[in-house]
Amino acid sequence: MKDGGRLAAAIEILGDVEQARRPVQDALRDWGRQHRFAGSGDRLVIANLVFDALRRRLSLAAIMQDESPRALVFATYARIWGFGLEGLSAVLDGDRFAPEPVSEEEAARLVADAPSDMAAHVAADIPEWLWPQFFEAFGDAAVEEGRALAARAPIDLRVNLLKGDRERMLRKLSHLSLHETTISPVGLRIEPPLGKERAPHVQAEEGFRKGWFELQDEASQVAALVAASVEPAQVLDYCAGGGGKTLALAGAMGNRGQIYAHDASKLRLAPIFERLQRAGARNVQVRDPEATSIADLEGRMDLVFVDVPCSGTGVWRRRPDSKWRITPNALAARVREQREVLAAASRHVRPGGHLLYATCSLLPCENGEQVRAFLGEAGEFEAVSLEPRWSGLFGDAAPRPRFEEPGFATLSPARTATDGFFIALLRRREEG
Ligand SMILES: C[S@@+](CC[C@H](N)C(=O)[O-])C[C@H]1O[C@@H](n2cnc3c(N)ncnc32)[C@H](O)[C@@H]1O
Repeated sequence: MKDGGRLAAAIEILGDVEQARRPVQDALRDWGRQHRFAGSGDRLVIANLVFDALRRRLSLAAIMQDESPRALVFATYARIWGFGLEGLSAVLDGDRFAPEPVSEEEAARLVADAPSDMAAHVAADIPEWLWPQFFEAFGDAAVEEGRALAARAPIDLRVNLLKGDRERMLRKLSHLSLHETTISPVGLRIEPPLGKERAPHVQAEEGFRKGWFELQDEASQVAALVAASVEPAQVLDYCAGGGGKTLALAGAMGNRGQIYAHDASKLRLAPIFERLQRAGARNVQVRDPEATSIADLEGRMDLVFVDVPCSGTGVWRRRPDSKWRITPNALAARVREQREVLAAASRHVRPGGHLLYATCSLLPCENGEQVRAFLGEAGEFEAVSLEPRWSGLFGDAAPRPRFEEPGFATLSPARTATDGFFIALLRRREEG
C-alpha cells in the first residue's frame, strides 16, 4: 500500500472507533482481517496514524475547525509527522485508494498557526469533564502535563538484578539504542519512534527470553524500589495482576524473604507463573484466589503493596483511546473499589509494618484524596515522608516527583519523564 491508501484506512478505522466507542486494537484487528493484502508495514503506519490522531484529538480538531476522522488524520500526517501540506497533497494525488484531495479550506487550516484562544483543556487534550481534576493536580503546569501525556511513550526496560546488572545489559543490548533512565538505577530506555518508524520488538530479543529484563515503565520500577527500601522480609502484593510489581520486588529483594502474590482474579494472575520462571524469581508464592485464602497473612506482613485498579489516566500516552472512553460512572466505580481494596489490604500489615498504595492515575480523587480518607478512618496508620527517601534512593540529581504532602509522590510525563503514577507510603503504628 502507498500512504494514500493508508490514510484512507486510518480515517475508516478512526470513524469506526469513534462511532462504536470501542478499543482501537479491536478496530485495527477487524480491519486487518478484512484487508488481508495489507502487510505489517502498512498496518504499523495505519495504527500509528490512528493512535497519534487520538492522542491530540481536541487540539487537532480545534486547529482544523473540524473533528471528523479525515481532518484529524490529515492534521496528524501533515502537522505532527511533519510532511506538511505539500507532502500530504502529493500522496493523495493520483492514488485511487487515497481519500479525496485536500480542499482549499483544509489546506489553509493545515498550514495555519494554532488558534491562540484554545480553551486550556483543548490545548492540553484532556476531556473537558476531567479538566477540573487535572487542573487541581497540576495547577499552572496542567497544560504542559496534558501535552506531555499526549506524546508517544518510550519503551522502558527493567534490568533483572537476579540475572545481571545494568552496565552489562547496556552492552549486551547496545543494538537497541538505549540509554540509562535518570531515576531508576535499574532502568534502560528506548526513545519512542517518530512518525512511521517501528519500535523495536524487545520481546523477540534473546535477553528477554532469558529473563535479563522485563518491560516496565520507570515509574513502576521506582514504586517497587521505594517499597523495597523498607527492607521487608514478608511481603504481600495484594493486587499482583500479571506480576509486574511482584517481579520488580523480587529483583529488589535479591530473591530473599517471601513475597505472596495475590489478586482477586485468577485470570489476571495467569501470566505470572511463566514470568517468575523466566526471571528466576524464587521467593514468590502465588495465592490462587479460587484455591486458597490469604487469611493466614493478616496482621503479619512487613509490607503490603497495593497497586489498585484505577482509571489509567497516567498511561494515556500508551492507550490514547482510553482517554476518550472513560466515563464519570466508571471513574466513580473505580474510586469505590479502591476504597474497599485499600481497607481490605491494610488488614495484612503487621504493627510497625508498611503499606505502599499505588495507582497509574493522575486524578486527586484516586490518589491523595483516597489516602487522606483512609488515614482519617484507619487511625493506626500514618504517612511516611518520601522526600528524604527519594534523595537517598535516587540521588539529588534525579528528577523529583511532586510531593503534594511529604508522604505522597506523583510522577508524571512532563516532570519526571515517566508515565503518570502516584505512590503513598504508610506505616502502621506499633501497638500499645
Ligand atoms: C493495576 S492492576 C495490577 C497490576 C499489577 N500489580 C502489575 O504490576 O502488573 C490492578 C489489579 O487489581 C486486581 N483487583 C481488583 N479488585 C481487587 C480486589 N478486591 N482484591 C484484589 N485484587 C483486586 C485486578 O484484578 C487487577 O489485576
